[in-house]
Amino acid sequence: MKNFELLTRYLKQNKLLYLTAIVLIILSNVDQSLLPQVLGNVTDGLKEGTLGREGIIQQSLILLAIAVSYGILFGLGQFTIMRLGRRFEFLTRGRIFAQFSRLSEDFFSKQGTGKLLSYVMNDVTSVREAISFGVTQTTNAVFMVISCVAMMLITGIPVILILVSVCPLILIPFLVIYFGPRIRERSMHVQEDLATMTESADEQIGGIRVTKTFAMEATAQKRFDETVDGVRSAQLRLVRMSSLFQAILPFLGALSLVVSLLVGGYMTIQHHLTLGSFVALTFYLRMLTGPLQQIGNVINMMQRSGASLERVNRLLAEVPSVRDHDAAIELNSIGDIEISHLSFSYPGTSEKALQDISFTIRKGHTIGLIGRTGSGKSTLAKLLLRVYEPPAGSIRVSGEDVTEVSLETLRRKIGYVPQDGFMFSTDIADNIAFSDRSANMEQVQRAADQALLLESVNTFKEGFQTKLGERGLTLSGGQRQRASLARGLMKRPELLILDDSMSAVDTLTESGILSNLVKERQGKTTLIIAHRISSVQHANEIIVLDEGRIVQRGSHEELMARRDGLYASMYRIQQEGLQHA
Ligand SMILES: Nc1ncnc2c1ncn2[C@@H]1O[C@H](COP(=O)(O)OP(=O)(O)OP(=O)(O)O)[C@@H](O)[C@H]1O
Repeated sequence: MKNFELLTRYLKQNKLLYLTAIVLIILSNVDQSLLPQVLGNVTDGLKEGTLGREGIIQQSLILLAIAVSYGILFGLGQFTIMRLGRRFEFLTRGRIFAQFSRLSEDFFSKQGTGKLLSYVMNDVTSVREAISFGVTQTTNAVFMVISCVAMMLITGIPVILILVSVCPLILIPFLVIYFGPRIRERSMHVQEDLATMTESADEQIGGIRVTKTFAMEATAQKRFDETVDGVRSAQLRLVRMSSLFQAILPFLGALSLVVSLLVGGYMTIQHHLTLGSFVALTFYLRMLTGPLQQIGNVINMMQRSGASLERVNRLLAEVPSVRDHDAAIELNSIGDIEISHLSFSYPGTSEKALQDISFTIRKGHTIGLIGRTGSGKSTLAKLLLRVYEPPAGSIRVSGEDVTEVSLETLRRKIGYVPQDGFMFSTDIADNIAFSDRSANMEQVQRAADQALLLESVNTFKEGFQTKLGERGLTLSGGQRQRASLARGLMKRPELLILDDSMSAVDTLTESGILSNLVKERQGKTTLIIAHRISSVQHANEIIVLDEGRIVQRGSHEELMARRDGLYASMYRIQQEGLQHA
């Protein structure tokens, strides 16, 4: 029952509205079931000659009143239920997004964008359909059947005739038991294949520039076609099964009509049934085939949405691997940061990304972190930010174990500038002022100036109001890095972490940014992660990482003095590179 929690809670919260809507639909069914009765009376009246001109007009008006009241009752009921369905969709999408915001990076690294989007799009829509169309159609179908059978009994149609006519319909539950789980399983396959296709499209579109420059369009097309083909065959398997199911249902309806014609027709000839009652019976049976098909549709829909509901519930029940403890400490300020014997492996891997790291970042100091690619530099930054949870006690900020500190107070005090500065599709000013919604243009300009972005922005026609992304301008790699750096500086954080955030700017621009940085970060803690020695040589202390371990530490001069050390050899290689450039 836990799987239905999301739904049952919503249904309980809105039970009054649902009840009202269901009552309206039931009344509309009762109303409509009067129709064959009126037609039966008219048939008998016409046959016996008791129905005059006035009688015909009266009966026509009764039919009209039935039609109008049915429209009003059913329309209102359906509208209420659809509205509730849309509200559920809106609330659930909000909950899913809030859950995405809560979940940690390891969750996202396991799931592609396509899968995540399909929670918000396909799954929520599928559940919404079940609680809107599903509820209306189930109520409609069930009560139409009940009202029709009751009316048949009231109008004096013999019980035996009703029983034999309705007999073929009794097969329906058995059909449902057979087809239900099969449709469900195939439907889950379709959902999964759709998610894979969306992911593939997302990846191929994202990488279209790489594909084109490598002239690999055919390979990209083949990869995408394979996922489309997967969806097509999964959908065909589903369609085959559900079509067979939906074909048998109306057949049973028609069979019941054949039986009624044989038995009812005979009874009418034998005068055990009036012609009017026979006409009414055939109308009632026709009226029953619609609801029966609806039952089929609802079952299909329920199978689909059952799978979706399960996925959404599983997502909402997912516990973030990094979260605040019950008595999380509010961090007032970032003092010294002590890292002691820190070793770390990414979840699901056995290799150590960091091994026995110990050093202290003194408040107000600038620390350089340098090392070859894959040496663990970004991992260290992510652990400081608790993007991944470090082992308890291995990182202390102002004396507090970082794992005991509230995530919000920790992250609010840190400015993290990653290598690939992601830009939102708003304007440049909005991107720079991301952490401070009340910032004025002067502050934005100042941050842009410090990141040496101002000149580039001034060349854009709309300056800081230039829209970025999808329908806007695309910044160059270096401009994006500088915009991202301006965003970090704008925050004026107590700890600024630059994670290889100047790799795409030339050395001349880099040196300009660094001298601005030295002025701006006076007395504030800064951690500069880089490959280039030029980025870290001014730091108070430089830590050299290799294969997850600290291999050297000291000031630039101290490290240069060790000519056989990794630092000095990196320096020589970089100098040679510059001379050849
Ligand atoms: N999410 C992850 N899951 C598993 N392993 C990871 C993950 N992120 C990084 N690693 C591994 O951890 C090690 C250290 O990676 P890290 O990104 O910290 O290196 P880096 O020094 O910052 O490299 P670069 O200079 O190329 O950015 C690498 O072996 C990398 O493959």
